[in-house]
Amino acid sequence: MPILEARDITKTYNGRDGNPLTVLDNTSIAIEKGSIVTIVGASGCGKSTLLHILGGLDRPDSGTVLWQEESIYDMGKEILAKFRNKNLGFVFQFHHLLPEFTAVENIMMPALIGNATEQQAKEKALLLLRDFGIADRAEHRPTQLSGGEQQRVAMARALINDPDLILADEPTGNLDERNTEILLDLLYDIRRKKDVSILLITHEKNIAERSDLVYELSHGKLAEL
Ligand SMILES: Nc1ncnc2c1ncn2[C@@H]1O[C@H](COP(=O)(O)OP(=O)(O)OP(=O)(O)O)[C@@H](O)[C@H]1O
Repeated sequence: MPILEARDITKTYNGRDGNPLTVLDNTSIAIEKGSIVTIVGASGCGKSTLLHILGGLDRPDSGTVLWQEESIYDMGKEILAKFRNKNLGFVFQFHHLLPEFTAVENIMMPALIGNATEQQAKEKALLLLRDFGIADRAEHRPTQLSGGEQQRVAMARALINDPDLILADEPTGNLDERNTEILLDLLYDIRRKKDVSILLITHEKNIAERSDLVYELSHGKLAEL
């Protein structure tokens, strides 16, 4: 049974020229437990839209997204927010760390929202920082961290609630080659240790090569490569 499945998803925006722009056209995808799935495709083809729909951040015009066979868009708003906090970890190209908080506080945030105590959240956040090789940066604010360090903090934040699925949109998009490798090695390590599923959007060929399944999104449809 797939951990997450999208069936017959369609999404149309109002295009810049005033005409409707269909970015997802009756397309489907299933993500199996513990698998790493990559989606590639030309800029503007709808990859982020799909990731947002899969993660319950945006709604399709038609179609369903099932989490272990339960429709996520049939959950009420609050239940959906709780579901996301508990089961999903999001990593974006621009990490969206909160600038006024330190690295460890940023990582703790989803755990505190999920009702962990301050002490539980802090212990776990510090462990993640240690695993990611940046324990000595715990008290730094985002502007005091390098791009690669910021992205590792963002990933630690995505992992603090032990999600079953990580949704990553160009997670290495603004990193150099070395930091890209570090981040990827961490992702693969996490999959190995925790059997977490990972859905990645990327332009980078070497990431796609290391995935279990690669899909290309083109003209609203996903095709396995
Ligand atoms: N809220 C919106 N309203 C109108 N058009 C939108 C909206 N969001 C996205 N679009 C358009 O839909 C298309 C798909 O956008 P999306 O961000 O999903 O593509 P993408 O494949 O992730 O692109 P990139 O690789 O450049 O990040 C683009 O043409 C974009 O301009």
